[in-house]
Amino acid sequence: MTTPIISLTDHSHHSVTHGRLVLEDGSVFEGRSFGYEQAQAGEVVFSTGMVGYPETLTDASFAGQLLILTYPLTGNYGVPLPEFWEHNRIHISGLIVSNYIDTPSHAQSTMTLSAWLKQEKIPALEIKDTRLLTQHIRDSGALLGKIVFESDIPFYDPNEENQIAHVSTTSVLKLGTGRKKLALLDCGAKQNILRCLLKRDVELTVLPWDYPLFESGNEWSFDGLLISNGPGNPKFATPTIKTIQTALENTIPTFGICMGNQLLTLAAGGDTYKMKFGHRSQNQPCQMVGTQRCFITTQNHGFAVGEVPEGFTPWFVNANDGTNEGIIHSSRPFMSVQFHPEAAPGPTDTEWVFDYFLEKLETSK
Ligand SMILES: NC(=O)CC[C@H](N)C(=O)O
Repeated sequence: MTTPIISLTDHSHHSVTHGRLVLEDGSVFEGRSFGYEQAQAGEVVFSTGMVGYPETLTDASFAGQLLILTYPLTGNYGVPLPEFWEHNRIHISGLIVSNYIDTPSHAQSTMTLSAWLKQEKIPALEIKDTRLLTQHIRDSGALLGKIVFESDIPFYDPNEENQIAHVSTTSVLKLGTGRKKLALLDCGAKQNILRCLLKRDVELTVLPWDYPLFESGNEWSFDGLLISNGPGNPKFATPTIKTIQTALENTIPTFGICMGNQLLTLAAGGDTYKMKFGHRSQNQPCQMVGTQRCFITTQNHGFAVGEVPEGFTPWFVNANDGTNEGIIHSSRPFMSVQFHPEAAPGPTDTEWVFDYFLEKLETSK
C-alpha cells in the first residue's frame, strides 16, 4: 500500500491578485482576489450565518449588495447543482470572506466557489479581518462600498432605484396541481418558497411583480395571494402595493414574506424604514407576540416595518433588537412575516407558517 503524500495547500501556482474594499467613509480593506477581477460597487452588508453560501449567494434579495460572510470559512463544500440554488444565478454584487477554501469536499459539489464566481463574473476578496469590518459597519450603520482592482469606479446606492424590476420574472408561470389555487407576486422569490408551497397540495401561478392581476381580462379565480421576498427599497414597488390593496379590499387571503411583509404593511397604510444595519443570517430569534415562544429564523433584510397598519397587530418581534418581524390582521386572513419560513439556508422551525396560512384559506371561505 502506498503512503498518501499530503502536500500543504500551496497557492503559489496561482498568480495572486490583490484588490481593495473601499467604503464610502474612506476606510480601505486590502484583500486577495478569488473571484472575477472586475470592480463592483454596492451597499456593503454582512451575514452572520454559518452555513448556506450557495443559497445565500443566489438569493435575489441581495441584488446590488456586496456581502461579507462573518463565518470565517467559506468554500469548503463547493457548489451544488442549480436545483439546490435559490435562483438561477448569483445575485450578490461581490463577496468578502475571511478564509476562502479552494479544496471543497462534498458529494454534491460540482465546482469550487472560486470557479463559480469567475463564471458568473462576481468579484470576491479574502480579507483578513472580517470581524473588524463587520464591527465597523455595525457601529456606523449601512455603508456603500466598492471592490476595486486597478481602476476606480463610482459608488452605487442600490436603494435609490427599483431593484425588484431587475430580478422578478417577466412571464406568468403555472406550477403544480392541487386543491388550493395561489397566486404569487414574484419580487425575486426564493425557489424554496415555491417548493414549500408545491408540496402542500397547491396549484401555483407565479406572476411578475407588476402584473395587473385585477385588471379586466386578467381576473381568474384563486384562493389566496402571496408576495415574495425581494431586493431593495419596498417603496419602489408601487404596482405591487396597488395589487395588494385590491386584494385586501376584496378580502382575498394574503400572505407576505420579507419584502412581502413590507409591501403588505405599505398597502394597508402602515410604514417601513431603513434599519441602521440589517438582519442577515440563519440565527435570528423571533418571539411570537403574546407568547413565550421564540423561533430561530433565517433572515435577509435591511428595511423593516415601523408603523403597523390599522387593523393589524405585530405577530412576531426580533428578540435581539425588538424590531417588527411580522404582522397579522385581527379579523381577516391577512398576514406576513419578515423572516423566511422557507429557510434555505437555515432552520425549518417556522415552515408551519405556510400551513397556518393555508388553514386560513379554508376557514375564511
Ligand atoms: N429578503 C427580502 O425580501 C428583503 C426585503 C428588503 N429588500 C429589505 O432589505 O428589507
